Amino acid sequence: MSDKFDVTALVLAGGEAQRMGGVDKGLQLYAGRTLIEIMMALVKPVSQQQFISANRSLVVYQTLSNTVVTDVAPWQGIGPLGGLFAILDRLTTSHLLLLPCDTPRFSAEALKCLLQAAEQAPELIHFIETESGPQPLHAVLPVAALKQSLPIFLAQTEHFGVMSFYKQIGRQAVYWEHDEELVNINYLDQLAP
Ligand SMILES: Nc1nc2c(ncn2[C@@H]2O[C@H](COP(=O)(O)OP(=O)(O)OP(=O)(O)O)[C@@H](O)[C@H]2O)c(=O)[nH]1
Repeated sequence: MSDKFDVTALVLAGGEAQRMGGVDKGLQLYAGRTLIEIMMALVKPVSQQQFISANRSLVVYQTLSNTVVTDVAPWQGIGPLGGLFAILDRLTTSHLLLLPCDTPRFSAEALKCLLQAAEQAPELIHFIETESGPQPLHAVLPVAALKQSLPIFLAQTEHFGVMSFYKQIGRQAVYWEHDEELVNINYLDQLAP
């Protein structure tokens, strides 16, 4: 097996954003840029390819990524694991960097720390943890194990929790002390600067 460490980034923007009244969350403005633009700018310097997981406004998302992937049957509407499943066949790098579209304060320093930990133990899933707890959508996953395990996990479970899936592969938390960087934007009034 090759010991090359290279990364595809996937930014998740495929949810319903019910707490925002159903708007397309990734396209909401935060300090002058859309949430998806902020996250794409963050991942670009550290990844070979950048994918967006989205289920609407596809033409708009395509202006930011050559690869916009929609959730596919039968795993539509199950949450983030649906977005992960939809890209499995497209992955050619050793690792996948997974991020949500709704943490615009997540820093390049935190990302670097996460990627360094992943490179040191590439067989494990690494995810950010802060004093608020684990952040499973800020993660780096080994692609070979992901491709092998995710279809089996989805077929066998009735609960589509991301951390439950990570337990199948083996996971390691990467502690990040700046809890405020992980604030999720879930309500329209959080978008105000
Ligand atoms: N591809 C995909 N992404 C999802 C799905 N559900 C949530 N996400 C993404 O996962 C991240 C966390 O989503 P949540 O905040 O839990 O859900 P949300 O739909 O954005 O918002 P609420 O409906 O208010 O819970 C966001 O980046 C979402 O875009 C899904 O079914 N498919």
